[in-house]
Amino acid sequence: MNYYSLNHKAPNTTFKDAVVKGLAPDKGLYFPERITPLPASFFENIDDLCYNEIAFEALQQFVSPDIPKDVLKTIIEETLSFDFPVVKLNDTISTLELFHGPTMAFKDVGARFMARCLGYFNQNNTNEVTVLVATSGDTGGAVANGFLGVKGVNVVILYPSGKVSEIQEKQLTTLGQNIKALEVDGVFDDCQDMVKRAFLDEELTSIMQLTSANSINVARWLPQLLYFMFAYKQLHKSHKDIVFSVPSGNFGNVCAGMMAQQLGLPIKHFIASNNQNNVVTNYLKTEIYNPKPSVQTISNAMDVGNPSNFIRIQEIYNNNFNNLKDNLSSYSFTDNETKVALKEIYNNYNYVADPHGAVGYLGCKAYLKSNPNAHCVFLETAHPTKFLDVVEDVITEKQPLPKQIQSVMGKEKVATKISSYNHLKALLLK
Ligand SMILES: Cc1ncc(COP(=O)(O)O)c(C=O)c1O
Ligand SMILES: N[C@@H](CCOP(=O)(O)O)C(=O)O
Repeated sequence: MNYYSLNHKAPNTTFKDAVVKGLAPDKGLYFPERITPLPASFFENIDDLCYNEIAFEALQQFVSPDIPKDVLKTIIEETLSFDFPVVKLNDTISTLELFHGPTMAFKDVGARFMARCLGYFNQNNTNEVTVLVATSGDTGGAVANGFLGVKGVNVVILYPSGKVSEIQEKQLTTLGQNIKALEVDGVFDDCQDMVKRAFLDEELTSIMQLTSANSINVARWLPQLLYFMFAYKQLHKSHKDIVFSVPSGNFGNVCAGMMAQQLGLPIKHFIASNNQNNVVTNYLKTEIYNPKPSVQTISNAMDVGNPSNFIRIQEIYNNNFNNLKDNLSSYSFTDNETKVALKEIYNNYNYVADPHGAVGYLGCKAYLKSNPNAHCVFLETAHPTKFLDVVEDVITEKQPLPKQIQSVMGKEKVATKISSYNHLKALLLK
């Protein structure tokens, strides 16, 4: 599969090149040249396929011929080594738990998949690759874990100082080896802007190979489409009109769901559930796209003021506003509403959600008011104990810590504070 830049000012390129570059030379996000729907029989017989087989069929076209079939099978097997269960709350609402991986966030799948692709491309290469990542909380930990010890790859993670949870910070600052954490005096969008600026800085790119492990990288982004297929496999017998409510920040995940839909997955509708960082909610109301500096919320991983992937979403729906509105609704909720939802989910269903999942739950409730026959699945994108202060405070119950969280608790944070792009550049050049 070849990929083109959504800025249309760079040559089309291969999967390998798109992964190694991260962003196109014209600063555009890469997008596949073609999306060939899977045969109807794939969806009719999905019960006979295991997750690895589903993943192989769904991803093959996007990575071929750069990743041979047998290598893809191994990458998938190593990536999907945990479960993706759907938990039913009531007749109209379920949740898809995406937090059973090593860092207990949905980013684990994309990070592990991309690390293995890059490892494969790099196996005979003596040149090192530097992976730059901006994180509002979870990408950093997942990428640190996924890329730890990968030969020929150095990872540099930028995170906004004081704006990630204590456990998220431990996950991204304590691993050492080939992982370096930079604590940025700013918000997530400042981190993301610095990363994008580095890609365009010829002084840097002439002497080092830079790539991104944010969802702008196709190898980090595309495997996320599998979640929607795994949920469908679990629900399609009991429910017809399946709708996904996706807690959204950089909009990579909901956009991956739309790719699954393009492959033929029968999804009735998407809901982008937002906190107060609501540029897309406002766009769907006004048709005016107005990125804003992000504001801090209790669902911190969604504190994104200028979502990178919105341009891919517009591409999927041919830049047609009405087409987009037919497929996507968006609602935005306050921290107070999120806390009330956390309590409601706990009291009514004896289920402990995390603040991001709670925003997704609120999106389901809002949508179901006018679409009572749908079955709405909200994505539980991170484990509740990653946000211990908020969750224990709201449900007034102590939570047992899973082993993945316990393993980072006592470790010492190592991070370098930076306050400007020049500072980042100086560190990269060192
Ligand atoms: C826990 C959690 N929920 C939701 C999101 C938002 O996902 P996306 O950026 O793909 O919209 C993120 C970060 O990306 C996250 O870490
Ligand atoms: N919410 C993310 C922000 C970056 O998103 P990505 O999917 O583009 O990596 C985070 O937790 O860091």
